[in-house]
Amino acid sequence: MRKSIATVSISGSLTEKLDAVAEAGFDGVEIFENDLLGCPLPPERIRDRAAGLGLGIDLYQPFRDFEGVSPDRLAANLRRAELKFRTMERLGADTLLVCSNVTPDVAGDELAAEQLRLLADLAATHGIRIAYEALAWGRHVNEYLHAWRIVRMADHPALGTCLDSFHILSRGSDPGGIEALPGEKIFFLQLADAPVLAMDVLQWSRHYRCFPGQGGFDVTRLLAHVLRTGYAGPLSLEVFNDVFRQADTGRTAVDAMRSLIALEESVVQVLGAGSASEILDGGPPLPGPRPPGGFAFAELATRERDRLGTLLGALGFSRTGGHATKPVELWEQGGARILLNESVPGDPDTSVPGDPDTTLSAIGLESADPSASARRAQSLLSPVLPRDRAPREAALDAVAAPDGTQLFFCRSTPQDGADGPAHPDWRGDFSPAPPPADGLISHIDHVALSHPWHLFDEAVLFYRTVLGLRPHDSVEVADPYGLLRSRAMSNAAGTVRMALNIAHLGDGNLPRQHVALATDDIVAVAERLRDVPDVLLPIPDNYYDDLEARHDLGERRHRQLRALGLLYDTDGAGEFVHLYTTTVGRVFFEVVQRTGDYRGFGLPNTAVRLAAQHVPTSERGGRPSGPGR
Ligand SMILES: O=C(O)c1ccc(O)c(O)c1
Ligand SMILES: [Mg+2]
Repeated sequence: MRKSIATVSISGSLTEKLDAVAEAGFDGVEIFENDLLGCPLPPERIRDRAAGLGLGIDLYQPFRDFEGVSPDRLAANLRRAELKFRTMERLGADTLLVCSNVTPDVAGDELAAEQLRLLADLAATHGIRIAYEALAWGRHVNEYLHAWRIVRMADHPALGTCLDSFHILSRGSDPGGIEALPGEKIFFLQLADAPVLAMDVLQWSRHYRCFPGQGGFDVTRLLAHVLRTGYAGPLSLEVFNDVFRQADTGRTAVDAMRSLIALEESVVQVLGAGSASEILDGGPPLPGPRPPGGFAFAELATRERDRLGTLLGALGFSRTGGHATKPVELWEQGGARILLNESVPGDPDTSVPGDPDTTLSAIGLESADPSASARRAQSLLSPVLPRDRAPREAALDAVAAPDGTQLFFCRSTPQDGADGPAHPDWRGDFSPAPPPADGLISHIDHVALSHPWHLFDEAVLFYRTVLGLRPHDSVEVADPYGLLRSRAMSNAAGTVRMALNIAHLGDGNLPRQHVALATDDIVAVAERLRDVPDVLLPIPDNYYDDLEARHDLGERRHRQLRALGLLYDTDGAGEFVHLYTTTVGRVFFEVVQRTGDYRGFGLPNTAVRLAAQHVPTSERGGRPSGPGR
């Protein structure tokens, strides 16, 4: 379908917005009045510029506080409308959005219908149509079905309604009622998502809207209802968001387009394949979602190879190979694989202030068909990374995640072609070394990435659409020098879990990244680490006093957790016992043991971990102490 976006959704001047929107592949724009008023170009030049970029001006908006007014006001409003119609003719825009009146003293439906009919009459003389929208905070009209009743009462061919998913879903209205509307009377459709928040609806709308797939609304279902009416106009994003207003224009436009591409895909699934060709305009569907099956590896770019080697050795890893052509080592234990890459990339776009000596630079994801996974990522506008390969090296299909982490789609199983096209095992690039002794660690449980605050919503949408991961609730944790916001994403099987963090931290505190390793015997891991200096992150005794107050695990178990520096959580379905290592560069390791059906990440312990990570080494009290405590 035709894809549009309101200029209010992205940052920049009007011309910068038009350029970015065209570049991202949109067909049209809604011009928000403020963007026109601040633009030095006359409307004709804006029209030509948009046309030159292949963009239509699908809507001009908003026209406010028109209907249900006194005769005096009506005369003034019609005069105002006449002048706007002339501007729209110069712009080449043929639809005006009129939003429901928010001023006091608005009268009832008959008067509103009668006045909107007069407005539509006037609009028609200019070849313009009026799309009447119920604002969720409209004085008299704030429900979409109410706006529709007034449109029906006015009964004018140049008057229809504009549906806006935010106004409908924020009020908890049933979008199923949309199917009672004739599609040709829906003149425009605006789409926005939002996080589920309990707050004043106007503030919520003006500051927190986000692109579909980034929030908590079921925009797909709403769109399915709209399409069943026969609506064939644009899908237009209208997102008021404090972050997007100041983020990079082009990047936000691409994020917006990714959202619409994924929304089309999900609505095709709801409506059934029959509608797919109409919705997709005969264009090829996306290569299907292919949730990764697990972590193939985590790669650390490092100048601290020796420190990491010691740490990995203490954790039970052994070096099992060196890359044939690059300064990269493979360390393995069970199904957990860590690459240490000493060719630290000096990419100025992704490098972090302070230039840490160790970062989590890449993640390998198991895919039954790595090339198809990469094609899907590319169709969803992810930057595909060039791989400078030596002959005979396995093709690694890689894309850049929003925080710059490289994601490799790969296969770690010997190829028999049974569950996907043949694809060489990436491990073939490493010189053979003795296989790892089976240790206590079995695989990578999760990885935690740190995002700049303005890329967080983009990251959620990226992992949801490109990798097919499901977002968990967003949580906030106190850090002694700020606040950590975190959202976990996982596949249904729980074999790929990621924690996306944004750190609001004071200067000089680099956001950390970590790799969590799974074990079936956390006590044995802790006992081994306890004897190695500077490996375990000490946990304050006060934590254990509180743990004892919160959970009655028996004296013996409490004593053991305290002595070994282990942290504990339960969610009713199972238990989670874990420990953290000290940090190298930006990176630390966690070792976790999940029992039962525990799905979380030890959230109640995160604040203690964050505080413990800030304690200078000189002040660490030697916890955990030696054996016997
Ligand atoms: O917040 C507003 O005023 C506003 C204006 C126009 C719209 O289409 C809308 O949904 C909200
Ligand atoms: Mg709107």
